[in-house]
Amino acid sequence: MLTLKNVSQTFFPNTVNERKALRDINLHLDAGDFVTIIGSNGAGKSTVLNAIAGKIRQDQGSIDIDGKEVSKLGDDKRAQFVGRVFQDPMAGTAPNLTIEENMSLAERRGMSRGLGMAVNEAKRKRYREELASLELGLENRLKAKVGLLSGGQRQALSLLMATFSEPKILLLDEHTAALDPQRAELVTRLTKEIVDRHKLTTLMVTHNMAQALEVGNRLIMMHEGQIILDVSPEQKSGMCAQDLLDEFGKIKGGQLSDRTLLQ
Ligand SMILES: Nc1ncnc2c1ncn2[C@@H]1O[C@H](COP(=O)(O)OP(=O)(O)OP(=O)(O)O)[C@@H](O)[C@H]1O
Repeated sequence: MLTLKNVSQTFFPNTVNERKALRDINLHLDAGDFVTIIGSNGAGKSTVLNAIAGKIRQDQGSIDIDGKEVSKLGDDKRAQFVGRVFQDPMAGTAPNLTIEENMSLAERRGMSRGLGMAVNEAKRKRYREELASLELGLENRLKAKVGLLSGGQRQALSLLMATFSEPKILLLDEHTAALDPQRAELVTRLTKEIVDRHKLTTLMVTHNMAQALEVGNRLIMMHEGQIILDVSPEQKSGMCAQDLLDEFGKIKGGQLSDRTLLQ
């Protein structure tokens, strides 16, 4: 479903600020794979997601989604088949529009302009059903402005909006990191349910090793622009956070504290 071949990206090449963000990344996800990505700050995690979403054009290499090379498509075109949720609950929704207007826009993402926000009864019924699955009571607040929702509610809505047109690839970029523990747990649970229900092929970046082990069927670890560890479903099920730190230590040598990997 997703294949990255020899993908490299250098920001500000040949200057004092040169950053080799991705170094020859090779990654393949089968349909339905749910892969979590962990790694230190600046490892290249968000840059991988940006390259897949078309936010940046990688310098080298190819990206195939569902058998189609997408490197030449901009992010607006890729939005038809790539859903994304960001860390910032404000990023995925428009605060001054109502819940139903936001959902209508999300439904039409990547399509030509037109009656973007028009909502009829049939749509409303569908939105209510979708919102009811979140169990947050939002199905009764279709006409409420999204700016009035809590961070957790907005992030749950962003997740729903990113997934209800069943994207080929779902990208989650630390989407629970800005929430308090209780809301983060709720959004993590909803993520598992939604991904499972729609059988979405998913990449999720997280700094939380427990979460990276708890969700998804595969885990990759990045460091300095490379994938240094790819944990198979069989290995992942028996692993704990300390095992991940030990693996990192073995690959990179020396002792490593939890903080180093997490920060
Ligand atoms: N648009 C950009 N312009 C210049 N440099 C960038 C840009 N985006 C990322 N970088 C640099 O590329 C490297 C990888 O950054 P990236 O954001 O992908 O890391 P990350 O693993 O997501 O880190 P974090 O966990 O801190 O969010 C870093 O050195 C970063 O400063």
